[in-house]
Amino acid sequence: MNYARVIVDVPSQNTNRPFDYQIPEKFKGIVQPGIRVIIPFGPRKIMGYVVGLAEETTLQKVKSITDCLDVTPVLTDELLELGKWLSNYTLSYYISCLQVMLPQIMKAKYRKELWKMTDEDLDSDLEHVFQGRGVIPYEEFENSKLSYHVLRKHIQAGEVDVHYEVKSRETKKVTRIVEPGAEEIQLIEALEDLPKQANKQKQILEYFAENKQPVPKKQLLETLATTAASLKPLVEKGLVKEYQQEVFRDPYENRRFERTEPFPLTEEQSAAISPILQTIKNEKHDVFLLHGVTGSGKTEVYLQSIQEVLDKGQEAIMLVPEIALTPQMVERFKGRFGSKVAVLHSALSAGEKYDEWRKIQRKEVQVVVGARSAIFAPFTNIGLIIIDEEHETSYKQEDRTRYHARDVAIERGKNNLCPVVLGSATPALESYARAVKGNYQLLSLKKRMNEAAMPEVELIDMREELHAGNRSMFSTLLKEKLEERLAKGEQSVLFLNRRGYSTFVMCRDCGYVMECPHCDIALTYHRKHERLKCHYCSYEEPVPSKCPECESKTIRYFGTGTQKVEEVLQQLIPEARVLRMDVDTTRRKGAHEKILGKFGSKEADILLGTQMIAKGLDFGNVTLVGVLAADALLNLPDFRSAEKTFQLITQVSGRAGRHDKPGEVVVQTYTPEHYSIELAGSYQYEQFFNEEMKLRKAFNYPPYYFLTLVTVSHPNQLKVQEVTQKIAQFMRQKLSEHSHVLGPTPSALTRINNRYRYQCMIKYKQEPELRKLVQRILHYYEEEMKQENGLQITVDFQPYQLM
Ligand SMILES: Nc1ncnc2c1ncn2[C@@H]1O[C@H](COP(=O)(O)OP(=O)(O)OP(=O)(O)O)[C@@H](O)[C@H]1O
Ligand SMILES: [Zn+2]
Ligand SMILES: [Zn+2]
Repeated sequence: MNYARVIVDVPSQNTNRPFDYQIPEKFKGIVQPGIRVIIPFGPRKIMGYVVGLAEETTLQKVKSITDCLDVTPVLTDELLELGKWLSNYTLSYYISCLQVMLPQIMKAKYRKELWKMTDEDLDSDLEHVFQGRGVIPYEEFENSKLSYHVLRKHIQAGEVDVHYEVKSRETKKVTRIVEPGAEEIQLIEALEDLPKQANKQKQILEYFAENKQPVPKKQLLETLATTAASLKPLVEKGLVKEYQQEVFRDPYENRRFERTEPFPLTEEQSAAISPILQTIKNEKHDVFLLHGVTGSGKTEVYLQSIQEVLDKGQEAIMLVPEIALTPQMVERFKGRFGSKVAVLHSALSAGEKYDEWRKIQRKEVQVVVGARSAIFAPFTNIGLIIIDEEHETSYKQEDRTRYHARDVAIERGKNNLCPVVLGSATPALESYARAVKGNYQLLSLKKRMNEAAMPEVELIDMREELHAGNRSMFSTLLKEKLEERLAKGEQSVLFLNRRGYSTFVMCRDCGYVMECPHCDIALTYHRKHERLKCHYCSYEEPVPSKCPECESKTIRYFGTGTQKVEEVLQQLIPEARVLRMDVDTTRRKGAHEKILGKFGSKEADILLGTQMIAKGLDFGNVTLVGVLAADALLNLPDFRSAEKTFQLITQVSGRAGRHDKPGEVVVQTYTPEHYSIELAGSYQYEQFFNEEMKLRKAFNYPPYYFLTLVTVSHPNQLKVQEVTQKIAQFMRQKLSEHSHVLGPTPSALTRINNRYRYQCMIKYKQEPELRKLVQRILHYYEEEMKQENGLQITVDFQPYQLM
């Protein structure tokens, strides 16, 4: 092929289609769809993705590819197609959709080097370029005018590696390995031939006569307390072989995972897994919704389904919400599938992520467990995709390419002819509605493992507590129950809903609230260093000693943060050992594991935390769960607030009484009569679903209607109003009469970072032309949107953040 079709790394409307580039002779056979290339574009050289090849081009003047960044494709044919679909479905540029599928580090700036990976001689011309060095800048090869084919042969044999030095950070890590270079008998013969004083050399030979495995050079020298000087003559004689090998940074390398065997499934589990296994066997696409109460053994169903896929020689993707938060989940997967598992999540360093991703690309693993973006794992023979806790909103990416991992999973399931399993104790309303309609197959697990009962839930009306004279944030009952657990040596989990409950600073005299000068939002109080911070633009200032408005000194902070709760708790029950788990205590790498490890080994009585403790915890000794402010979420301006409240209470309650000891839950609320709280307290998912569906129908919300949110922002408020108004008018004109266009209205957060934000919301059942219309709007404003700090228009076809 003579030409490559390249998507260039310039996000804009007219680069959504590929440009043709000539393939220079030296890259023929290397340039193929899915590799990254460097190409001239205008005056610059930039990166691009090859998406196709062609014998001919219709262009008059065609430039040539400058360089190839890859020898093997980094995007499979399926992912290239998926990118097109993603681009169309989110209305993002094709290039952004391709970028979103790869680890961050691959988009960075780089310096290209050649690394020699063998001690054998290369072809003599190439050997000459290396001049005995292990690493050379790539330019030295280019300057040598050697044929690229010579290099390519060595690259494919693994003897030379192209290495990208990213901003002086290594992307690949190598180590030197030594192993026996001859048969045992020859080593023993050689031993006898060695001069008497060559003690160290003898030791090395004896070692290798016994151990035939390759060993890191450093480790060998340490074990035998010797130096490279003793090793060298043996290498020269060919008795020992030495070479470089790439090592993958393994974030779990110092952890041992206890091997686990599959449990014999319960009757319920068997009934749920059998249609999944059948679909895997038949290589059909189907979507299953596994609705199983907390602790009903969903994870075991996932594990055994994946086993079936592995036995067939296929691959599996398992998504979990922000996996870093559930080390117990990683443990279960590593324990069952060992080194077949790659783990991808946001707490890994860029290098670690890249290494895990390469294991997938090289087919060294067959299972990936990861957060949202793991849905783009470059497997080519996928047999199953699972999304655990499918209702979690973290599966939706909220910036740039606004995709929902559930939609991508289903698209990949179609491409790969494999089942997709969505699992949850509290399915998203949208998903459950589809299951009821028959679009998804509904599978249920209604009973907990070991006949364990769902924990008893006690709803406490905090207004009554107040009337009874208790002004504390702990109800009398919760305090009693905490003390009871302490006496019995059992553990408790306390959950504080931080979202919607930040700590703000207010003047008690005039009611003035300290706000960010750049955003329309109250500043949050941080006890450390006594400072006020903006969570949107990171502005901060010291806590004032008097009110900026009325100069009163009665300025103080309100709201309930985890720190505050911890303080109060310590006063209330001084003998309790409390562990706090929130954003502040888990910033450092491995902090989650540490806290959970401590709690698991009973070094604390109470685990106090935010959202991050709601999911996945499985500790047998936890018999009490307390929810401090159940209605905090209800007050958010979001049509999903009741659904979120129901999900959260159910999930948190699910942490108690999971093994042999029965559990109890205390939920503190100001609105115990609210249907989401009442029904969560009695575990009535179906009833909640029915209630909530009535409201969604009455107010034209999903799943009855689709939503599209258009948000406009600009430093000038008048400008924002004007543009949003124009967009709303245009939509009203063009859309059918069955659709509703709401707005323009100021967004709930009207100003962030000195930019004003207005929005309009479109509710519709069917608008086949909607994307085309939005595209026209974006096209119309394209020039203005290119200006720095200029107009911004974002369109979200499945909005979750309505702020
Ligand atoms: N068939 C089985 N026999 C015995 N024990 C089992 C079986 N299946 C699961 N378990 C155990 O029961 C407990 C609960 O199961 P699991 O964690 O899989 O439930 P889950 O539905 O995924 O829970 P959640 O959604 O609440 O996190 C675990 O400790 C698990 O090891
Ligand atoms: Zn004041
Ligand atoms: Zn701010």
